[in-house]
Amino acid sequence: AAHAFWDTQPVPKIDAQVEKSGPIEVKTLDDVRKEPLTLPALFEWVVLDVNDQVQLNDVYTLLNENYVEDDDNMFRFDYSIPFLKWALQPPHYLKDWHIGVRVKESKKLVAFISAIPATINVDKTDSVKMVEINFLCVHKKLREKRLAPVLIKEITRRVNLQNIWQAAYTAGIVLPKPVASCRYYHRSLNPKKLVECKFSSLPPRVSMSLLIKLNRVEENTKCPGIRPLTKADVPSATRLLAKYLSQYSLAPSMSEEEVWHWLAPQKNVMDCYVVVDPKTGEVTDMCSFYTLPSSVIGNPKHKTLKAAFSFYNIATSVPLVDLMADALHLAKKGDFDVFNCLDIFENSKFIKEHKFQPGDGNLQYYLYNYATQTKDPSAMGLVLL
Ligand SMILES: COc1cccc(CC(=N)NC(=O)c2cccnc2OC2CCNCC2)c1
Repeated sequence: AAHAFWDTQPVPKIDAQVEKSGPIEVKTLDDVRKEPLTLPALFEWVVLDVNDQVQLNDVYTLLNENYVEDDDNMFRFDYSIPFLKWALQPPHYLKDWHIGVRVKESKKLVAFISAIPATINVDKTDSVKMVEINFLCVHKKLREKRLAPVLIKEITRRVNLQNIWQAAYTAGIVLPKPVASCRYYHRSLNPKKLVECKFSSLPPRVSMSLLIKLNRVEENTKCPGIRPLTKADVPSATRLLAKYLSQYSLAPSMSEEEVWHWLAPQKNVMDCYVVVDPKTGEVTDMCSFYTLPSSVIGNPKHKTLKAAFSFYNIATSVPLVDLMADALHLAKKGDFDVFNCLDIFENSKFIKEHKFQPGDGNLQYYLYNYATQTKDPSAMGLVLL
């Protein structure tokens, strides 16, 4: 009964050895239930219209109070309202895939799960139409009632109705069966606040003033002419991304429309900076990070931690280490307290040099209904929000 639910799903068994890559089960639309899964009596399914401020606020509040916490329950992700709208409405999104559960009586939103469309290249050979599953959340008071499996089955059903049979998702826990087990790292930008929030601690025999000095970032940028991405950069940025991501075993393939959606600079949501060839105007380098604050639980002095999460970074005309020095400088200038990344892409190249510290957990990547060999984190080229 270890994985009562997951052992019923088309995912590799935790101890499986993969023979060949590909879908685990093949079904047709005829095999897909036409009616929603059955919920416990007091609850009803709803579709959230994230264009409706009131409903978007319900999603914000549910996540703000009940979503992922760190292992010591000292911090909880606090995705902002503009961020959630951006994350849930990429090109070709479906409203039907923003699924909620409300209490019939009170209409209180007590659970949520979302899917967004994405084309994911697997093993550099297969281009698979998938969805990215995110924001699975059950209210703290409704845990251990087997609600999450119902949410997962219902979103699977609605995605299958659109003839999509694969998904990508991440989790902080080990389930059958990670396609990659990644470690996360953080680079302190505001060490005094991080110590006051107990996110990090003062090393022995290190004074606060010394810790501040040790974590100072460059006063200026190193990359010549680095500036925010503009819409005019999108065609060359799209080509640069496609070329760069083609080297990874799991990576998205993005249209120009998707590149602009995901990388357009947006205050408190997305920062993206580029270096362009002075002669041709083509994008040669880019660094990007998204804004995901965390609530600081029960701290008298600080309510929130402003964290930058590394997104897509490509260096072809400058060293990656210099590009990331600029990312850290720009994040510090943007008043971020910490800069987070995973050991995916070539991130290990700058993690040491730029004084990143290991986090206390792993982020597991998963594929639904697709068997493939376990990947080294450095073969991963996909970032989920
Ligand atoms: C400091 O506040 C936290 C609040 C909640 C959880 C964690 C630890 C954690 N679980 N971190 C990550 O999952 C993580 C660490 C580095 C980079 N991306 C990450 O997760 C992203 C991607 C998956 N969806 C959540 C955000 C920290």
